[in-house]
Amino acid sequence: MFDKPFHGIQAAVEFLASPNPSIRAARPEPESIIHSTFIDSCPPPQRQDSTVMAAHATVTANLLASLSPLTIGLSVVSILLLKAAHGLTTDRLRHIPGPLIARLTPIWYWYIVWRGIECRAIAVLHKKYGPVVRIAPNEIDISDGAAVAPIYIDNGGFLKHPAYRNFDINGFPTIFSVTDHAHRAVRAKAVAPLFAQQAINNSKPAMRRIIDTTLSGLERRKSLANGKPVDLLDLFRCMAMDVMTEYLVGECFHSVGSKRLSVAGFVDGFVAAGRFFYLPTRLFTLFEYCASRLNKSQALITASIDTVQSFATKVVDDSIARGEKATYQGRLLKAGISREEAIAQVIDIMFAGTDGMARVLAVFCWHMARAPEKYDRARKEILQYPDTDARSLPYLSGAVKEAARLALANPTRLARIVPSGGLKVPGLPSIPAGTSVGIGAYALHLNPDVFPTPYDFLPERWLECTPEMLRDSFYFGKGSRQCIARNFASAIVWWGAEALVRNRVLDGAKPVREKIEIVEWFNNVEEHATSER
Ligand code: HEM
Repeated sequence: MFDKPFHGIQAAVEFLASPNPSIRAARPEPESIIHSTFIDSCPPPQRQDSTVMAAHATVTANLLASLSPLTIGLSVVSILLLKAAHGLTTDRLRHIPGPLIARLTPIWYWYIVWRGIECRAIAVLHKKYGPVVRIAPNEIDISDGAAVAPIYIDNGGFLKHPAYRNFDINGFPTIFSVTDHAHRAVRAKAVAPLFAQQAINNSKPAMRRIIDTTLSGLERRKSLANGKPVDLLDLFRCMAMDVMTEYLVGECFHSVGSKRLSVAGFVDGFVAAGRFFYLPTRLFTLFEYCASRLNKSQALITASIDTVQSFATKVVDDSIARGEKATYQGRLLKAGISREEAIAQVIDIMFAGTDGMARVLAVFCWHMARAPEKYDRARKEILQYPDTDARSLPYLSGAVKEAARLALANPTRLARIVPSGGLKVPGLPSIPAGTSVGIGAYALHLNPDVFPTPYDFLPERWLECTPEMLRDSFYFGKGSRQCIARNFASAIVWWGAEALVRNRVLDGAKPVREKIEIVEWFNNVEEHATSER
């Protein structure tokens, strides 16, 4: 059981200190399918009466006392070797190439995830072993875009990996973390009208006001910085929080231009949970707890989390009091979702909606600042077609898509479980049911066969877009579990990019760093992605 960092850190403490059954009981258990795949193989412990157990304990203690350390050591090594040999001989994935260690244990994989080098390490394996590689006993990574449709799109796509449940909030599976499609469908259907194009287009004047306030905020930061770097990522996170709360929950968070909150603590706390993504839930909880104890910024993160929790609670309670049914939380409540779960779902989008948009805009600025001729070309196009929506301007659109491709907001594989019938992609080895498979944006977006000179920022490549480029544009994921807010997020990023260029905000800007280096967690991390003076 895990409750996400902002609440989860506290919940983990409570849980470790006192195993209160009510904390565990709060969490619904919708995933019968996953459980039958993964847990049924371990039969539930049998009830034993206390006398028998005490006798067992005595016999075990006597036995251990009679053994020398050498005997114990040899026994442990022998058991491990036997286990490895058994694993190798009964290995149903032995036809999938990969390093030997990946066949024996997931520990090395957990290690590269924790180090934030998952994508680079797996890219090396793909170079050596081909487009399908074994990265852990039951985990496979694929780098070929031909597998996107079979895994994510066809027949509704495969179920999410159980590790997503590590991102539950306050004990509730969220629209993002839940693995069971039916459980998700009720919630997703309730909020779907908010993500329709028409509704988003109607919000344009309100969203433009927040974008304009952000640009004024940037001017203020620039003058206060007095020639020193300005952190655009932080500014765009604030903007993203404001547009998202204004549009979806009906109350602007007022993060831009106020001292009320730097959302950084909340977002950073959530992002950092990605370093333990694939750990089994109990280990995840323990590691998260330990990491929080060691983190020097924990006080800031906790304060930021508490602010977000209070905000989510307030908007849900206001909706209940007013009987309001139009907002994200109002629609969930109307669909019969409890107050507590509605709060968790609001917190979920406050994170999900914040980092991705900010990262794409920050990367857009970084590349535009490095390429004045592209910046000028985008500006000319905007001025030439003043009444055209930014999303219909071809060159600007190319620049935004390049930013989204290179931002790699979610660079790692989006893991799914192969259903009965297995995964069969022409030209690739077939993969049996129950295996975890996934493709990551890192592999697709940087594939030189689809995006020649993939590290270059080339808006013009989108003017002659190939079907493979569309197939492999993975910034929002694909299929039924792709980003629920992709229309809204796109509108904001396009409108934001247009306003930045139109208002010449980047005139004279220089990136502080030569390279954008990311920590490859589920949500990437890169401090000070771009700065300006
Ligand atoms: C540019 C900005 C954004 C990017 C790059 C992005 C990226 C993604 C990706 C890659 C996924 C799929 C995850 C997976 O399959 O494992 C996803 C799912 C999701 N996103 Fe976004 N996102 C963005 C903005 C937003 C916003 C503004 C919201 C606010 C509501 C949001 C809410 C969600 C939710 C709720 C899901 C889960 C959908 C599901 O599983 O059914 N995202 N996003």
